[in-house]
Amino acid sequence: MPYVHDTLEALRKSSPAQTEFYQAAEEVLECLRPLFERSPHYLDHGIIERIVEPERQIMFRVCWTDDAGRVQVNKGYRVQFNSALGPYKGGLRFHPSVTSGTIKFLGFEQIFKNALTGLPIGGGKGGSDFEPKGRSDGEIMRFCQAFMSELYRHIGPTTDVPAGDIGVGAREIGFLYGQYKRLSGRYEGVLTGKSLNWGGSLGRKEATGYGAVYFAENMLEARGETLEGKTCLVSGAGNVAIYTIEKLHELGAIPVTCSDSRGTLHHADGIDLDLLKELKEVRRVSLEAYLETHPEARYLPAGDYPADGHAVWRIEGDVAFPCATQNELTEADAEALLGNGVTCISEGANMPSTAAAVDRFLAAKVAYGPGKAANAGGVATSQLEMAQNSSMEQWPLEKVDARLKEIMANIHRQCAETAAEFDDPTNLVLGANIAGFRKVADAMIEQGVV
Ligand SMILES: NC(=O)C1=CN([C@@H]2O[C@H](COP(=O)(O)OP(=O)(O)OC[C@H]3O[C@@H](n4cnc5c(N)ncnc54)[C@H](OP(=O)(O)O)[C@@H]3O)[C@@H](O)[C@H]2O)C=CC1
Ligand SMILES: N=C(CCC(=O)O)C(=O)O
Repeated sequence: MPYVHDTLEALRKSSPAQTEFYQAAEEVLECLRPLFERSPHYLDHGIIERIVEPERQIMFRVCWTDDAGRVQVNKGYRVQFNSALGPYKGGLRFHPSVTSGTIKFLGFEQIFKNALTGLPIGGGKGGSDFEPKGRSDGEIMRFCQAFMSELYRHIGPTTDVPAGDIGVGAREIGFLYGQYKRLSGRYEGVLTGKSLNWGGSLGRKEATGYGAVYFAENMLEARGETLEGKTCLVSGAGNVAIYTIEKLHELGAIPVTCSDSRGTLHHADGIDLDLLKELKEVRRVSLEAYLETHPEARYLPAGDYPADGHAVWRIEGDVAFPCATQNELTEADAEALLGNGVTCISEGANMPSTAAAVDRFLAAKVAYGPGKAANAGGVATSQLEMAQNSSMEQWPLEKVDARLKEIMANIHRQCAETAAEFDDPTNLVLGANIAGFRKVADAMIEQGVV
């Protein structure tokens, strides 16, 4: 019966060049070794071989015309990874770096993240190598319509419910939903992150960022600390980063950085959130424009990144929130953060720390919240949107935010209790992976070999 090593070797042979997927799979499978030693029954039923293999992978061609009338062709993907706990649930990423391996890693992480929420949702993910940046609203609309014309036959409110991720925000969800409704003839909760005017949930836009901060609060509280007065380093300048910064300000912390693919902004007095939203949510321009209002701030162009990492992690702070993209925080970045006194890392992004960086955080026994636990607030609130859609209701913000706080506290409790159960109480990576895996594996065993 193939074990961890054999399974990883088999993956490498059967799925070439999916390095991000191997990274995600290796972290989970290595964490499961102590579980398999205590509960060898999980090695029966083919659970390992099944859980690393998606139930379904859909790839399709997306053809559309740009504003100049030229035909454009992109790749489209949806990985329906695991439905043991509920309908597939996970975002859509539109970014030129997207490959089948990217979507597979994101879908694999989503399985355990969704399990940790305690809500009835399985793991999936999708996207395209389409680059939304620099495209007109008309081009974005025509791409989204072409993409959904292929995807719609595979999704549904109790089958597979996509949402946003990098490059997919409210604008894209609107265009995708309009095409789905046109083709299916049905008005139903088949996407989340919808506009509040037609089925969206209050609090969903803010949920991933807010949830990452709530998770940090839970980690610090367990160590007798709070976020108040803490200098916080945030990467990214999109949906997750903006609402991480918003909640940090609200809790009396001082978020002093944000970043995008062109550079890093450092404002020691604290990021001006209203200006950041104007630059990124309205004008969609570079962070450098921030200096026109705040010349006292510093802008570090991406070209000046240190060779072995990223400028945002070389600035002094107490707490770090990586909210941009995978592997954006290297081992050298981790060493710099620890050397600068950072004692808490809460991941808003999916797999933002390299495996070597994770090892550094774990060895230092700092409060480290892996993305599959810390950023689960987004998907959890997406499921709350699904619940509202199925009952044709819209809950008040207070109810949604109270549920989000409760879910994040429960995720932290599961991770901490499971880590302690396996004699490594500060290792929330171990706790998250075992707690999430057990829920999925138990359901898979009960549902038979399917
Ligand atoms: N949206 C959601 O509900 C959830 C998102 N996440 C994760 O959070 C992270 C951010 O997603 P989200 O905020 O939604 O996406 P957005 O597209 O809103 O923002 C992404 C931000 O990250 C930056 N970025 C993206 N790729 C790179 C790169 N290769 N190098 C440097 N900067 C980069 C972007 O800069 P630029 O504009 O210059 O490209 C942008 O500022 C992702 O890892 C996503 O998977 C996790 C849970 C839920
Ligand atoms: N992009 C998301 C959100 C998924 C969702 O809300 O279904 C993620 O959890 O990575």
